Amino acid sequence: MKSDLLDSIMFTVGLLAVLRSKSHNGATIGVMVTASHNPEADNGVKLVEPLGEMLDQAWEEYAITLANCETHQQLQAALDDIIKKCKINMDAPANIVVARDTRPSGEALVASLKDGVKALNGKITDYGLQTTPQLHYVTRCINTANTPNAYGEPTTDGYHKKLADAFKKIVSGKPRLSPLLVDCANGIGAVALKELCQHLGEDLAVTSSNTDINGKGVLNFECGADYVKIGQKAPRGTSLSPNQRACSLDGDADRIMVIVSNLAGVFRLLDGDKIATLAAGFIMSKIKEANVTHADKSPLRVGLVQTAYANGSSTDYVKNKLQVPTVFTPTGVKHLHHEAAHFDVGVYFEANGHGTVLFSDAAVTAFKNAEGKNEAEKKAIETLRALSDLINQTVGDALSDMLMVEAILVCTQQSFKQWDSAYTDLPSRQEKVKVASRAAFVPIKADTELVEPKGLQEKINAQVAKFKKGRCFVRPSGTEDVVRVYAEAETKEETETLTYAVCGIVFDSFGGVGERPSKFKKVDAAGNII
Ligand SMILES: CC(=O)N[C@H]1[C@@H](OP(=O)(O)O)O[C@H](CO)[C@@H](O)[C@@H]1O
Ligand SMILES: [Mg+2]
Repeated sequence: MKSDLLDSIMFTVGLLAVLRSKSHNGATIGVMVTASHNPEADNGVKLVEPLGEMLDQAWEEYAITLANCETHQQLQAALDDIIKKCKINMDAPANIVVARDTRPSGEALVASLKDGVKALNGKITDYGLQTTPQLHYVTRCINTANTPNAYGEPTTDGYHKKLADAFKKIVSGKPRLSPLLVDCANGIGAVALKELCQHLGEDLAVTSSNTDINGKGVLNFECGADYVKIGQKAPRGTSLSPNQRACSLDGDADRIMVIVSNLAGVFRLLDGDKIATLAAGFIMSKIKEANVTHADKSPLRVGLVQTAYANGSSTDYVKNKLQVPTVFTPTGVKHLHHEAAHFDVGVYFEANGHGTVLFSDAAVTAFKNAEGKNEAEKKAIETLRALSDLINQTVGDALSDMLMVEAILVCTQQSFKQWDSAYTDLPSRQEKVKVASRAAFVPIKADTELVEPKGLQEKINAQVAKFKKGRCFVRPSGTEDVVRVYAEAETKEETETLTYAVCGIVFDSFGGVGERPSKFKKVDAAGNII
């Protein structure tokens, strides 16, 4: 929300982070102050568990309760309640690390957070400006230091070095690609990219755009991964020459969109679905080449996790061509991450470019123990080992994903065009509708249908039935006060008609508020678009 409303909330998040750390016997908890791809005037906060995962969902409820307390007495009572419910030992130590993105409101909000942490005698270390995935990385490094699973050196430098070293191993000896252009959304990604490039040296040629982290109102403005994906437009200030490869990061550099222009300079987008299929296909081929299995000779299980926003064509491709098991979860990476962890190699990406590849401990052990009978097997094993270092295991990471894509393209000497031609996206559109109460919209079946409000799902189904390859669903956003409408159909025009008919139905009959956007269609009681 607007950053000037967040002071007291940050204070309560400080209190909660202390309780969470104590509940883990003093393990370090991460706090990231960011509003990601949202406008510069907004801000927000993300909490990170000791191994770098997102906050346990039960604790989201506690965060909400604390944020909504209206008096000191209520706050004290709510804290006592959490302490009792979770049997927290208040004598345990509490350690917090905090970082922020480049929003001007960040510094003051970190100060509020520190006040909250200190109010409960917690210890807090400020990492200053970081990307969200860097903070996740650092949190995991701190908590695994001096253990057999040590994740790395808990510094920004350690992060860049780990990624760059792994990348260099994978691409060594292979011809390089032309320079990659990176749209940094005028955010923290610009800082991180610059540092990363120093470590990569000549191994990756990069040019960048939208790197102004001090300009007023420019963060995510007409640039960055979300703008590019939703608007299906090239970012401002980023001129794409023919055959140019580019990518867009979001405001906290945990999402990536890959862009390519064809010979006529026409813009093509390769989203999270395309990245996921590229990664799954490549890793499967390397596992085969390496001939690596579990110690009992059972195969490593590769799986893909998608959400309802995955393009229907990508799902068909995964099922029919790649033949990888696919699981669907509700929207939000916390759901995808959890499911991906059930595989030996769990590839998860939201269509919007947020995702990663998780390697199970058993898979990492198998890579470590594999010896390889010939040069080809040995090389494939080395690549798999390096991939598990290159790919951030804690959370979706735009820079790590960027290097993964580049490494795969270098290894396979594949052009963007070849990658893109694996399958053709169905036209899709995403819109939002402001409603009086988004809580009135209750999704089921991994967000693909609604059980509430009564009657809406039938009306959506009636519209979808009119279009070949039509698909549409409505769900309440978990991060904004809106409901989202997503549709696909065989042509762009049909997709737009379906999207705006459903937007019109939601707005007119299910609680739309504010000005009615003129693009929303009017639909009569019999379901005819007027
Ligand atoms: C359709 C869409 O892109 N939704 C995004 C958005 O969630 P909503 O619950 O749709 O507001 O923000 C989440 C956090 O960044 C991200 O995980 C998710 O994919
Ligand atoms: Mg983000």
